[in-house]
Amino acid sequence: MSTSSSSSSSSSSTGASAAAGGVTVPPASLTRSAVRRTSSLNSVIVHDLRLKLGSRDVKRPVLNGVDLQVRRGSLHMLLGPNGCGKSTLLKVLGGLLVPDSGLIDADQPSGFVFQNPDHQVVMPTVAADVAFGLGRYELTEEEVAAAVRSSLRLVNMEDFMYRATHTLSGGQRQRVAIAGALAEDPKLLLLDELTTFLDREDQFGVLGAVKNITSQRKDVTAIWVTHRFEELQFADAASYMENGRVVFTGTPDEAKAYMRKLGAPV
Ligand SMILES: Nc1ncnc2c1ncn2[C@@H]1O[C@H](COP(=O)(O)OP(=O)(O)OP(=O)(O)O)[C@@H](O)[C@H]1O
Repeated sequence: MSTSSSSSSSSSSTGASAAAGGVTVPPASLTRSAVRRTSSLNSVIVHDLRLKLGSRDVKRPVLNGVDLQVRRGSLHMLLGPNGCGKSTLLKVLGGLLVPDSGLIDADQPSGFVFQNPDHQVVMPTVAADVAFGLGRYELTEEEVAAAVRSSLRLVNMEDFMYRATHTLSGGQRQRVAIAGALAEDPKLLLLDELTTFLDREDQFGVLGAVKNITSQRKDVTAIWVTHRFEELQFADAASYMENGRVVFTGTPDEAKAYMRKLGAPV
């Protein structure tokens, strides 16, 4: 099962079109061709993005003028200390939160996968789970079967198609969750700390799957939030956030050098 958004995310303080605080659910008649692309080589362009969160009376700035560019077809990692705004930025990119101001131009639709696969892998078998989100589109059985198979192939889980989901390891469940998102043909994959609870083998299995997706599908971009520095070796580029801003973007090696200067054990 996946969480997806097909809303346009070109937003400003007056022009945001996504629903605040919830998933944008496309109408039943939507075809999966509702693709929107930014005009450049970049899948994501964000400028001076600002968002305050909290209660009506007490709000505090969480995104503080974010600037970010992500190359289409890349695996882009987002790092930074706890509470710096990484998850919030992903939610804005996916249309789950509406910014107060700023510009976003991002390929759509987008698909989310979260830290805990138990919240997303809910069907009894792998195939049923990957097919779950497709129920809202007008697709034939053959089209659903083809989408399920090709999505599972991209995450190296085709052989598990008929397995009961409760028999899978944590990493296999994460790969099923990613396949569920992929089946809906997103152009932007938003992946929030998928490997936090995984052992090293599962961690690298999931990373390898995401790398495989962006290598095979140059129209799909993945933004991967992580605290685990060793994952940078899989990235095409990385950004570091602090206090609601992106303070560094560069190659994985440049990112490591930047974080070493901050005293991180990279
Ligand atoms: N709905 C909300 N209302 C109020 N504050 C919020 C809300 N959501 C997030 N915050 C606050 O915004 C800040 C950024 O949160 P966010 O989850 O984006 O950080 P993060 O960088 O992903 O952190 P972590 O690495 O710990 O997951 C935190 O201080 C958090 O408490």
